[in-house]
Amino acid sequence: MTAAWSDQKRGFLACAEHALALGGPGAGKTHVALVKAGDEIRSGVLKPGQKILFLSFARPTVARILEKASELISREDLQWLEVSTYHAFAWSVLKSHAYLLNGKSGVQLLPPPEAAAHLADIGKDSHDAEKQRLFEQEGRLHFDLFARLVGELFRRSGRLARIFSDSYPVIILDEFQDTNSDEWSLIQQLGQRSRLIALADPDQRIYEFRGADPRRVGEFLDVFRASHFDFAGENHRSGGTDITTYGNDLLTGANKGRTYQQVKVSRYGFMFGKSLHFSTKAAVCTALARLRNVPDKSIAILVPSKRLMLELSDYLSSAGDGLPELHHDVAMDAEPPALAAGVIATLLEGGPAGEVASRMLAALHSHIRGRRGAKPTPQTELDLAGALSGFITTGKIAGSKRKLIVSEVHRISNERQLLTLTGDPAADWLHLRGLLALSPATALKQVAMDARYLRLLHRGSVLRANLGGLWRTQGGYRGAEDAVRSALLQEHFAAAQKDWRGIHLMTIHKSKGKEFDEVIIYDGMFQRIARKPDDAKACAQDLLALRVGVTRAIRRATILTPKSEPCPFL
Ligand SMILES: Nc1ncnc2c1ncn2[C@@H]1O[C@H](COP(=O)(O)OP(=O)(O)OP(=O)(O)O)[C@@H](O)[C@H]1O
Repeated sequence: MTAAWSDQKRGFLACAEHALALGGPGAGKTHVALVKAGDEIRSGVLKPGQKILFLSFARPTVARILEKASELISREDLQWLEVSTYHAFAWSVLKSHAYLLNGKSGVQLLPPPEAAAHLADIGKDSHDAEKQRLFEQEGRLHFDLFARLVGELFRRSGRLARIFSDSYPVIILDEFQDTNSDEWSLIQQLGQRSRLIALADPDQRIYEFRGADPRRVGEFLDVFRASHFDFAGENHRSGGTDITTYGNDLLTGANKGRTYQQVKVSRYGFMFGKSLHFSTKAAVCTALARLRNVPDKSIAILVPSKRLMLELSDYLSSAGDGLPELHHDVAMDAEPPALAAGVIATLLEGGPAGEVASRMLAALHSHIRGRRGAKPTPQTELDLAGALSGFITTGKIAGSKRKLIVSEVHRISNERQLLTLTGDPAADWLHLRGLLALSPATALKQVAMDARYLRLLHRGSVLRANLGGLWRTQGGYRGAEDAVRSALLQEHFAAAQKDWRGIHLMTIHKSKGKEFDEVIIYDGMFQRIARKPDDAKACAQDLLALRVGVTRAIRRATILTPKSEPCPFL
């Protein structure tokens, strides 16, 4: 690629030591790092079997980096580049070596939905110790331990660390500002022998809640005596627009009262007879019209919470209020649909009614405990789950709502006995989901509701293939529970070959590292961008997140905020 590189980028490309590249949104950090990877590959520094490792946080970002890499690096040279998430890299080490740490053969992954159910009534302060115990005593591995355990393996075995560093003599660390302490200690091990190239924007540090630390960038410079490059002022994403200016003004409050060409703030209110989300959907339609002649156009709708995301997704998919159905992709969390799928799988699997009922109750127990993911489960729900598991062992349960759940589970399990399934996994799945949706028990209705979002996990084809395979070999779905579990587990490692064209709905946090022609940010009436306007620390994080969201736009950003109480950052 011939480009008019800035001096800083030229220096970065020529640097043969540990390096840190800083730059704002769209400064071209990822781009120039890929060019550097390509240069190094062509220079012949790599020996057979060696690769440059490009580490990022999320699978969709990996998909995006791979796409960019294929534009900048020849097909032949791409074989020398491995783009991976921290998780996938760590798993590649732990799969074969975790036994060195816990003395147990065959480490078993604890999928996040199951982990959430397991940890639901353990105080947050004790989660870490419990995850460690699960690994050491039961050989079950929580995703959160990945980086820490690999760091520990490398610390304890210099030989193993040498082997991996020899395989990856150059490692590029994307979004370095969001590295937590476990990832940082793993990086410190790798950096003893591999050459590190960190890419960072301290003002895009939006993951403090998972351990990102404002000191990390300084620590990198100190520990590795890295050469330091700054691409300040460069913007290759939205050049010629005032989107980045707006993003930077947000940080100082200079945006307030000012007008911008490519960032529009729109204040919406209640509209009689229309959904509250009407203005947002209308803004998406307007953006689509503006982009009608743009090939491969992409639009992101960014919202502050997952709840709002699902509500809006339902509304986008409807044809209400005179607006068309809008086909869109949703960046969905796995816990609610995966655990709901576990309940439906017990029905698919079938067997004697009594057995189906107990397996269904056990799966329901996990669904209630785990569906909130990393968020705490309310005590009333934990009590309900506890009462169900008590029923499984004692056969006793008190309270009319709880009794209703148990009687409904038995009724549906009996109904299952009378059913003739068709062998078409999708039809059978929908039929069983329908039985739950019609139940008067709220907990079962919730399962049906959560299962509706299974399609959003994009594991439908694997799931159908697994279930179809069972039917073909035995004329039934025995093994369905395992088949569903394994299809959903793959979700965590599958290379998300995402198509970024079209409309994408996600939380503001999920937009990090991505870019879209237009970005629409929806500050909900009840789900706010500024979650706690009186809490300075929370506001600082929410503001950084808003800046990340706005600066994902290539052409234009629109922010919708309630007229009655506009977002304090605007
Ligand atoms: N030198 C360049 N020539 C052409 N296009 C570039 C150049 N540098 C960056 N781009 C393009 O600009 C966009 C933003 O670049 P990139 O994603 O590398 O920025 P970044 O600094 O990693 O951004 P962010 O931190 O906001 O994720 C991408 O579409 C990229 O392909």
